[in-house]
Formats: sequence, structure tokens, C-alpha cells
Amino acid sequence: MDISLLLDGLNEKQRQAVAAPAQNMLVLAGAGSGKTRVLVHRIAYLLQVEGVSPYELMAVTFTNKAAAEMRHRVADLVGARFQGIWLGTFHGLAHRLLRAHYRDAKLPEDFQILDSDDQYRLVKRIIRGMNLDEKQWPPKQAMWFINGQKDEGLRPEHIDWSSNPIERQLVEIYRTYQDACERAGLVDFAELLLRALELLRNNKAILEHYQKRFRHILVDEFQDTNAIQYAWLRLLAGTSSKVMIVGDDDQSIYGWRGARVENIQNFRNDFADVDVIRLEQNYRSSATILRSANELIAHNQGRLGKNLWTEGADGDPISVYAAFNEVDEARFVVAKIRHHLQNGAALSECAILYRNNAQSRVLEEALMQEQLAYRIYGGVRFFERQEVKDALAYLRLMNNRHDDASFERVVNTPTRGIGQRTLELLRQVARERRVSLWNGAAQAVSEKLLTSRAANALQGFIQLVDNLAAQTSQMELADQSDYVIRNSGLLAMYQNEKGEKAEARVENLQELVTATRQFVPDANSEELAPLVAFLSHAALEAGDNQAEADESAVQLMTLHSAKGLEFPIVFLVGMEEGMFPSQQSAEEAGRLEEERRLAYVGMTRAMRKLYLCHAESRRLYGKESFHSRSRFIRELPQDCLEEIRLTTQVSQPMGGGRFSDTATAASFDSTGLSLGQRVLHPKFGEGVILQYEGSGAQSRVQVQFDHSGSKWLVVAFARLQPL
Ligand SMILES: Nc1ncnc2c1ncn2[C@@H]1O[C@H](COP(=O)(O)OP(=O)(O)OP(=O)(O)O)[C@@H](O)[C@H]1O
Ligand SMILES: [Mg+2]
Repeated sequence: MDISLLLDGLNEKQRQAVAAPAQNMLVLAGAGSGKTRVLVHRIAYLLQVEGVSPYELMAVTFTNKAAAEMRHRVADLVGARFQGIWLGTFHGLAHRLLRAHYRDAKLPEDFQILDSDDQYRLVKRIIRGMNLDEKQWPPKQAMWFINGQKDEGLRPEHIDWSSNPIERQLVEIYRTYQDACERAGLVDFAELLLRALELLRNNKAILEHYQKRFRHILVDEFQDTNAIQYAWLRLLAGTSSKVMIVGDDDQSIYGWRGARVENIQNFRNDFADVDVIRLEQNYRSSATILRSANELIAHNQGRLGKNLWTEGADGDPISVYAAFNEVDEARFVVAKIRHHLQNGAALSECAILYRNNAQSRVLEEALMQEQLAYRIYGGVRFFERQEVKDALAYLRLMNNRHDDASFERVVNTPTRGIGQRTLELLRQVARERRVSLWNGAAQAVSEKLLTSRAANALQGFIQLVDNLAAQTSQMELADQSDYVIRNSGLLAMYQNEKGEKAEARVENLQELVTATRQFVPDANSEELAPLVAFLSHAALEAGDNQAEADESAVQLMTLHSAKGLEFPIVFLVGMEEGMFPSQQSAEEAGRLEEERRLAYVGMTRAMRKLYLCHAESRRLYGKESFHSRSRFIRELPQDCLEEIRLTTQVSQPMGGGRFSDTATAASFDSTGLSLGQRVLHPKFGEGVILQYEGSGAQSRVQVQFDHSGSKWLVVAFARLQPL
């Protein structure tokens, strides 16, 4: 094949990296400068030009999605010739090694992978089995301890606990857990990496085989590797493999999970004769977007430093929209997507990025209402999330005791001592008598078909559901769901868990209450009881509307999962102090810088058009809060930004058409105020009116104050003086 095809679409620096002789290389470059492209072309070059066999190549990326994408791109360049390459995530490749050498890794042939939910349950059982108090030794913490040790490459016998009795106990839990995994042939995620490392360390023959085999190892997104992944790489590379790593210290966003950006520096010291290549031309974003992102990240200290430029045109300014609240924000996003569709954009060219998974719900609903297909990456749709389904199951059961699926889902959630055997018996009773599980349970209890322990537990459950139904029958839907989440034990159960995932679950439960509060039945379900209407709404949403794999759809994802991707049109939502940067990170310099890198990652996903949205009030996790606009917006060059304001007066809050791109001076009847007018407020000083909504005593205005930010004020109370 023609080499020029491999090198044509590359600049001088990129070509140098792609066509370099066999050597260790570090490609250190900012977002959108073609790092991944270089990596892909390098693979193709090695295969096509250097005659390296696919069998001699290993390529590592960060997510399964990125791996699939890379495989696709290599295939585009070299066709079927790439088959046989070891290409995947660190976890995926470690798994492959362990499967190939299960005996030497001392694993049974059919070893199973324990996902983090399974791992949690096992750790919990271990703690109970050791007769420890779960309150004192929360399983989630023990699990984090175990995984943290494994990530550092440590087994129980390596840990020095002599000065710390708490650690001593945790090490004991780790040891017991490890024994249980060994006996059952189970491997958790952290174990995959550690086990594979030990396999190579302890088996000289295997190690030498792979060291010889992999003449080239290539790693994308290197800034997010952790200690054990780095150790793995060093071992596997040995002294003869050539390693190419590509990365960007400004995009290191997994420090909270043990990633070590210092690995970039370590690489230069630990590997021989590393050639450092810097790419500085950005091909992804408009000059405006790029300049803004550069200026944002310049606020961080201690960067390796780089200078990104583009030949591209300035393009559109970055639009900043100050939403009234999160619903308004979602409506704005959807309206803008519609606008871009009308101008010829495809749905899949639009991406909405947010800080936390729980933020997706309002966006999902707005998209759904407008019947725009969407897809969520790296997360489960709101109404399909485990904890949300748990809560819905209680509500369903209260509404209909004979809903067997819901019964099964929560009869032992939270755990109340109803085991598989009891459940099996109930199923049998229900089957034979052709009754629901609920009735079967009641009958089994009254006919004493169960052990007294199981009967008591079941009786307790039946009473719980009856009580929840009775106690909430007069309540409004939102209070009802709030009551159920609290009193079913679900909230407490998730609160007692530790870790990111558990926190997210608690947040999602609270978010469910918000969803019920905002719920307005559509015309088809107006007649129904609110609970029933809501439950069907949730069921429909869960089942439908997620775009088919090949259907064009708006892309929704967290900023973390957007790493490495690019989209023509990007919306960053929730750009508020306290949301992004999050409250905790704003107080700690190190974490704040990681948040800023995350914002940098988000902005640099955009090719043509970037929107930054923030809401002045936001109802999230069940409570309403007021936030000022994120410092990350304030840190951008103001001449690259354009504020979006409304023109029209509407009487319905949140009605369509509230916004448009320019402010005009339409006057509001009776208030004497008009859009664009300058006003004086006794406390906030001078400002200009941006938006107006409502009427009469309800009317409110949004004022951008010169020195106090923008605020929504009720006209009747605000004592605004026209200037
Ligand atoms: N020399 C080039 N000519 C034209 N387009 C290019 C060139 N190099 C890269 N691109 C394009 O620029 C975009 C960004 O490239 P790529 O995704 O490889 O960047 P990256 O450095 O990996 O970004 P990130 O840091 O976000 O992972 C892609 O659309 C890519 O095809
Ligand atoms: Mg990349």
C-alpha cells in the first residue's frame, strides 16, 4: 500500500512521530492536537511500512468505547491486517492475560469477574461472617481499602499495620475476602491488574515470552494511568519493547481514583532514550473555543506547559445562557438543538455534557418532550437506575400489591432476612395457587409454611408496604415519594454505603422526589391518580426513546466520559459555583485544579459551537439552591463570549420562546420596566434588565448587576428604580 496515504493527513510533527524509528516516545500535547490520530497512524505505519506483525503490537486506551473507536480507525487504514493486535483497556488486556495463563495465575479455568456490586455484597458477607459490627466496619469502606491496596500492588502480607489497630482489622477483612475469592474463583477489577502483574513477575518464562512478543506498546490517555498500570507497563516492556505514550497533563481528571499524572515524568526517567514530541496545532476547535480553553487552563499552576494554536477561523462566539432554573436550562438546550437541526446539523452532532449523572434527568425529559432521540453514554438512563427502580418498585407495590416484579425487586431490599429459599417457596405457592406473590406470601405466613424467622420477616415486609400506602394516601405525589424513600429503608441503605457510587445513588433518590414534584400529567393521564400517572410516565420513559444503536441521537454524558471524544456542537450545563466546580473541590486547591482540567476537557470537545449554561436556581437532589455562575466562565476571555438574552415577554413561566439572541427594549405593561433598561437596586446597585416573566404580582425580572452578578427578582418587592 501507498505510504503517503498514512502520512498525508498529518503535519510535520505528527509525521515525525508516526514515521519515527523504533524508539520510546512521549507525545505530549494539548487537546485536539491529533494525539489519538498519531497513535492510530503509528499502528498502521508499523504494520504496513515496518512490517511489524499485528501479533507484536499492544495498544491500550482508557475506555471500551475508545478501544472500539480505535479498532475502527485502524481498520479503516489497514483493513483486516490489524487482526490479532492486543488492543483494549488495561483491565481488558489483563483479563486476556489471565485467561490465557489461568493455571500459572493460580485461577480456575472458569474464574469469574466480580463487578463492584457483587464485590460489595461479598465484602459485606465477609464482615458479617467475622462477627464485626457493620456500623463500625462499613463494607464500602472496607471495599475501598481493599481496592486501594490492590491498586498499589499490595497483598495483606505486604501491609504494615503494626501502628494502627484499625488498619489491622481492615487487613484481616482483606485477607478473609481474598481467601473467599480464591476459593470461589472470583476476580474483582483491581485484582485483574494485580493478578496479571504478579503473573508476569512470578513466571519468568511467561514474562520473557511477552516481552519478546510485544515489540511495540502504545498507550493513549497516559495521564490517567495509576501506579499498578504503570508497573505493569514497565514490566511488560522490559528492555526491548518500544513504548509510545500519548497524553496531556492538562486532561488528567482521575486523580480522585488514584491516577498519577507524575507517570508522564516517570516515563521519561524510567524508559531509555525517550524522544519527546510536542504537537501544538489544534485541528478540532474554532479559534475562539481554543483561545478560551487555553486561557482557562492557564489558571492552573505547575503545568508541563504547551501552546496550542489553530489555523482555523475564529468561528462563533461561545454562548453563555443564564437560565432561570434547571428546567429552563434544559428547554434552552433543546430549543438550540432544534435550531441547529433546522440549519442542517444532525442530532448526533450535538452533545450535552454535565458534571454529575443526576443532572441528566431534566435534560432527558426535555428531549423526550420534544421527541428528540438521545443516547446516554457511560451511565444508565435515570428511570433505569437501580436505586430509582427500587423506589419505583415500592411505589408500584403500594399502588398494586400484585405487581410480582416489584415484589421480587424489593421484598429483600433493604435486606430483611428473606432468602432465596423463602422466595422460591413463595414462587411455588403463587404458581400452584395461581395467586400473586403478595397473596402467596400472606397465605404462606398464615398457614405456617415457612420457618418462623422467614415468616416474621415476610410479615414485616407486608406490613411495611401496607403502612406506607395507608400513611401516604392523602399526601401529594412528591411528599408521598419522599416519605416512601425515607421510610422504606432505601435511603438509609444507600446512605450507609460509602463511595462515589453510593453517593450518586442517594442523590438519584432525592432527584426522584424532584421528578415527582415537577411532574405534570399529559392529556392522556389527567384522569388518573397522580401516582398512577407518574408510574406509567416512568415506565414509558425507561422503556422507550433511548435511541437505537445506529440511529442518530443527541449524545448525553458526564464530562469524565467525554474524554477523547469530539462533537461539532457542545452544551456544557450546570456551570455554577457549587456544581462545577463542586462545593468540596472549591475549597481545596488540588481538587479545584482537577475540576478546572475537567472544564478544559469539556470545552475542548467542541468543534464549531460551544454553549455554557448555568441556572440561577437549581433543584437537584430534592433541594433548591441558588448558585452564582461558575468561576470557569469568569476565567474565560470576555470577548469570546456572547450572552444570550430574551426578547419576548411571556405570561407563562418557562413557556416556549423565552430566549433569543439579542435584547430588545420591549416594554412590560404596568411595571414601567423594559428589557435592556438600566435600573438601580437599593442593595445590588446598578444593572441592566435581561429577562422578564410572569404578570401582575408574579412578574419577575432578571437583572445583570454591574457588581453583584445576575439575579432574578420579584418586581413587586425589588424596588427597582429605572435610570
Ligand atoms: N494533521 C491533521 N489534519 C487534519 N485533521 C487532523 C490532523 N490531526 C488531527 N486531526 C483531526 O483533529 C481532531 C482531533 O484529533 P485527535 O482526536 O487525535 O486529538 P487528541 O489530541 O487525541 O485529542 P484529545 O486530547 O481530546 O484526546 C480529529 O478530528 C482529527 O481527525
Ligand atoms: Mg485523544
